[in-house]
Amino acid sequence: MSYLNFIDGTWREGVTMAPNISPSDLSDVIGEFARADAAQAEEAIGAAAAAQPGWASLPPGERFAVLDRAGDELQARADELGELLAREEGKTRTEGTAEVKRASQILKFQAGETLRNPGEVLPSVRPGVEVLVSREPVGVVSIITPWNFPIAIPAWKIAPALAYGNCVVFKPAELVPASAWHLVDILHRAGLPAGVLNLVMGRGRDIGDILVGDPRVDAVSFTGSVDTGHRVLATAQAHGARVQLEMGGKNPLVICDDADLDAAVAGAREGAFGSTGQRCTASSRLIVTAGVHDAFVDRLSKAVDQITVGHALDAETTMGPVVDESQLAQDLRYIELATQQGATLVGGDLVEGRTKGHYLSPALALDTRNTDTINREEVFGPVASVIRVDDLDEAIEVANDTEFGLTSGVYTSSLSTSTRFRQQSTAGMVMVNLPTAGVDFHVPFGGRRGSSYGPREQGRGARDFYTTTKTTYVAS
Ligand SMILES: NC(=O)C1=CN([C@@H]2O[C@H](COP(=O)(O)OP(=O)(O)OC[C@H]3O[C@@H](n4cnc5c(N)ncnc54)[C@H](OP(=O)(O)O)[C@@H]3O)[C@@H](O)[C@H]2O)C=CC1
Ligand SMILES: O=C(O)CCC(=O)C(=O)O
Repeated sequence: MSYLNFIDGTWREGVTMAPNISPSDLSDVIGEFARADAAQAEEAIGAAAAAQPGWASLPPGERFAVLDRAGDELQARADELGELLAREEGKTRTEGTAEVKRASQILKFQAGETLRNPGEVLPSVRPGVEVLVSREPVGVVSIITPWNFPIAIPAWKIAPALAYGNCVVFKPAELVPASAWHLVDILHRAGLPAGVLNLVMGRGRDIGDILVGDPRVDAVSFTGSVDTGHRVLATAQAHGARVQLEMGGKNPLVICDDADLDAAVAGAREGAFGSTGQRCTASSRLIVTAGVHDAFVDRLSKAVDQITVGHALDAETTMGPVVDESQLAQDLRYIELATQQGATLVGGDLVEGRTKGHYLSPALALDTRNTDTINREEVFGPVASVIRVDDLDEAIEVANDTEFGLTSGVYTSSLSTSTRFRQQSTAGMVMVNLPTAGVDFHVPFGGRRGSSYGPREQGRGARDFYTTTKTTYVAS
């Protein structure tokens, strides 16, 4: 089947078509997807710019209804779309279905935000004057998303953009167009006017600069790699567009001597290897205090050994394949580098599946130092390292010693330890007795230093990015 781009309310052939292939089975072609060129990207921006004033001036209840209806359909089709998502991205069916449900919740939460966009009325310093502070849409937003959360990340950017009256040009990652296509189809059928949401599937290297650099684009929200993020920032800022970037993490999970080891092992396993480790929130640095180090490593190694790597749709699979060949090569390169720099490797082997896919067993790099490359750079695969530290002081120092700062976590049974960690961690999100990955949809999401740029995503905080403040003075 062929899946087309969606511009100004109509489905459009791309300039070329590209196959979407399952990482679980390289002979499984999910469909042929349109690829836009620069002219089509420009047309989409023009359509969004033309539609924006009308969309913004609709009563908020109408924007509510579209998002709410779309949320209902996602929920009703969670099993079907979850399977499709798992098939194209490689996460397990359970993870895929959960992600679709999360996207539904995001749409419904942001639907409510259309009706919860408060302003302020203040007295002026001048007699007889009243001041009103209100929020208005930013305008046209380009939304560029990665492959690792094919429906949740698009939902958490598109939903608040639309809720606050912006119009959107949406470019999903080349590897996962099917989930994106269905999200747009659902929103369209839920009642969006033409031009409000435009889908331009196509390669980032072909159309990215247009989507970011066109002067009609008022804001860009991007999630992906550090290098592309920096390029997006420079291009957008050159014409004064507002920018929001989410770029990655090297997230520390501290296991203290007084931790509940069962919980810590389960949390580390899920945090490091859930979604095949392909999460910017993955628990990729396991920092373990000396008293519990050996027992933790022993138990985690056994737990990791229980992970069944296989086809994303097989019932027995607990970890799906790596997303594509180049990500697999990147994972293997980091595993090799860790070994060269002195780590002891558990797992990290290529695995034969029942079908030909990108299968890698989960890898634990033991006996690493925080200065090793594996602990400095994001791998973005099923690879975690263990760092032994003497005590909590050293654990916090090592945890904070990173160019990233997205999430962090601590396992401890002590209230004072968890309080101290929470206060001294320099990450944007802190987890106590939980893995570093797995976030709620109604609270701010984002990090510090190299992980993020611009206002937070998700929850009510999304308003800061998707609206601009107007101050009105009224003399009576
Ligand atoms: N923080 C996170 O959540 C993620 C981090 N990553 C990191 O990035 C690495 C590489 O993954 P990759 O998918 O190549 O990441 P990219 O940063 O290249 O891709 C992210 C998005 O940006 C688009 N893009 C690519 N080039 C440009 C450009 N010049 N201008 C605007 N947009 C562009 C991509 O499109 P297209 O797909 O068409 O190239 C995709 O939609 C991973 O190994 C991982 O380390 C990856 C995904 C998510
Ligand atoms: O951990 C999560 O729930 C979200 C992760 C995420 O947004 C990402 O990896 O890009």
